[in-house]
Amino acid sequence: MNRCVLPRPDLERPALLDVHDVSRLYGPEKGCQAIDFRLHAGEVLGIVGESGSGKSTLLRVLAGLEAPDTGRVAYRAATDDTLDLYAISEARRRALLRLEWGLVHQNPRDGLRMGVSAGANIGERLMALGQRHYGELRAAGQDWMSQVELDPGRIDDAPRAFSGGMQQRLQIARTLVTRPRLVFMDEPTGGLDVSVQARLLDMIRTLVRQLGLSVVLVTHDLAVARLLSHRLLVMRRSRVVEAGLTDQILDDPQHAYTQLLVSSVLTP
Ligand SMILES: Nc1ncnc2c1ncn2[C@@H]1O[C@H](COP(=O)(O)OP(=O)(O)OP(=O)(O)O)[C@@H](O)[C@H]1O
Repeated sequence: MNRCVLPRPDLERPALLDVHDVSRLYGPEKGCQAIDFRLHAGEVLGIVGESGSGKSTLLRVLAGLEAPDTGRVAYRAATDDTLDLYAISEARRRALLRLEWGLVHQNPRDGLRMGVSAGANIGERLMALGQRHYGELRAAGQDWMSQVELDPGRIDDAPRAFSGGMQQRLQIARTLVTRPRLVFMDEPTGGLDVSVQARLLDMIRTLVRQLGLSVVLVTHDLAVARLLSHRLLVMRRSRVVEAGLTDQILDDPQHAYTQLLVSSVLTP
């Protein structure tokens, strides 16, 4: 498997996310519990584990979309203030999602507005930041379409005229156009053909490097995690069973469950 070749994260500055003893359970071992970690600026953290292990639940809690039952998520905002995510108002959390964060869904339909053009999908996020100049919005739309390898000549097409892989690239353009400080990605290459996946992964890796993004990435695919993540959390039945540097975990897994996950990928 290829290795992550992203620049090292900035460990000198205080963490961007500080997650302390977070739990959100729907039933015994359903959801996530006792989660502790820090995410630093420029770091890509992969959350891996089998289906139902609690990855998406944890991501929703981190992205301010679902309050934990217990625990604390602290976010260091662009102003350098540390915000307790669930002590601030819902309006302020929503504003963070709009202004400082990005969210890439597995299904592009959940992240795009299917009824408006590709250009409007990209421009809309900039308009939410106060940009109003039509020509500039359109230029940004074209520029971002090129960056994600979509034909800028198709700026007026609706997303439904694009293939699944193209829709996913458009969703990424819509997410990144505002230059978010922190991006949450839930299985960004899931549900796509292997060759489409490979190109998309390459593109995401390039953008993460160029923009110095901080990312929390949920994936059940260890090859995706290997390519994109500096560090991994391995989840099983709502708990983190192993955490550490990606190469260390994948080359020398300590927990029996991680060993099983890794060997199931390596075995032909
Ligand atoms: N809103 C909900 N209400 C009740 N149970 C839920 C809810 N959301 C998730 N669960 C349950 O919590 C557990 C963890 O689900 P979650 O979606 O977080 O896992 P996951 O690791 O992301 O799985 P997958 O890879 O299949 O998406 C599952 O048993 C799921 O059925």
